Amino acid sequence: MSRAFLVVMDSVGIGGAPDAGQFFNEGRPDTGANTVLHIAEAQRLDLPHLDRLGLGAAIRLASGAEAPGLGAAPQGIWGAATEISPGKDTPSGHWELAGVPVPWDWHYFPDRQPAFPPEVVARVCELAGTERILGNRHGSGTVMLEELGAEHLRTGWPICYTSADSVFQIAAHEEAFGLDRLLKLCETLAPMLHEMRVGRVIARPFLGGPGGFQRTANRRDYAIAPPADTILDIAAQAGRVTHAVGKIGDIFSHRGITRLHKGGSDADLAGHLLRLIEEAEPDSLTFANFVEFDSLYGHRRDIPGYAAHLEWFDGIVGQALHRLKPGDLILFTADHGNDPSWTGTDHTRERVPVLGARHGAASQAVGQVGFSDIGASVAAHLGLPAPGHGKNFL
Ligand SMILES: O=P(O)(O)O[C@H]1O[C@H](CO)[C@@H](O)[C@H]1O
Ligand SMILES: [Mn+2]
Ligand SMILES: [Mn+2]
Repeated sequence: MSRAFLVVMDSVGIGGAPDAGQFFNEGRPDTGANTVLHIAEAQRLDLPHLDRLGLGAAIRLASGAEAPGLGAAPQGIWGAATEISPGKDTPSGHWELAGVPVPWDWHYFPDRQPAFPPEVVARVCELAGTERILGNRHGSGTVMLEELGAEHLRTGWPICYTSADSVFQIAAHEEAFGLDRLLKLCETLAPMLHEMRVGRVIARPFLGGPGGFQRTANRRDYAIAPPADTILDIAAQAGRVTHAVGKIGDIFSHRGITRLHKGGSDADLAGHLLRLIEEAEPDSLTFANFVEFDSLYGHRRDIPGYAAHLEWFDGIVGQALHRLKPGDLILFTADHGNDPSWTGTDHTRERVPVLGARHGAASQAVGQVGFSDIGASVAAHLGLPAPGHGKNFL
């Protein structure tokens, strides 16, 4: 029996992307952005399990930098992966990790006001049954609520905003506007935006009142379907069980997924992952995404919060490694960076770590690889046909 666990630490980048200069935060190129390095430089980071697998060595390989407190002799499968897709967003990163680089240019909304074309605004108003929308610009979701939440409660108009990603986001109050109404609005609007090559329509429900608005766990992403078969499709077509933990289902437009394991927090998702390592079927694939590095700390430019979450997750890594069974492969990686020390509030273009273990196997340096080599290696480990891109590095 062989099982594979592919775990994405959302936004845990390690710098060094060769094309970082083509990606921006508030007009500043991402050249030099390095999520883990800059956290380690700002404060002490205690990551014994990730570092023992090879995190410090991977940072050195990706960017040439020495991260303070990291850099143990690697004992795991370790390397650094470079993305080729023309986007530093979550679907681009995940699809390429799953063997399908993005073959098109995403549509991004311009960073001006109004950001959205009149026909999109008209469609939102028609579907929502409102006279107007609020926002219509780039912004950080929590700031949008502080600035427009009260007006939303007064007018009932949905708050529409975007970012450096190819996204159309709608924030609305779960009770005043209605959660079902918001989800229906996003779902019905999505085909129009997918047609424009906008990657995702994202529902951003929140609760509370002025001065105390809180986003809830009922976020939903309506993403374009991947343009070719990913390792999830390939595994499902071969009759394998595929477990999607966290937002993996949404990211892959629910293709190739047998079982969904969702939760309100990364702590819930860690519970799912550890249980699946105990219980997942022989020859199954588990694909997990831990989003809070990105959503709670990276976009919020919160260095201490990001550091604490890394240290918490390091403990989960230790427990996961301890539970591996003969034939198991586990790989920890990321989908892009989100350097909390950087300008702006958007993702940063970075290389990502490849860190993992095979039950009972020795350390293995895989060197510089591509995102899609990770998918190809997972497929090879499971004895499945290779996806269209990538080479097995194991
Ligand atoms: O600022 P919030 O609403 O968290 O939005 C962030 O989350 C979006 C999707 O993950 C990104 O495009 C970024 O804009
Ligand atoms: Mn992401
Ligand atoms: Mn993000």
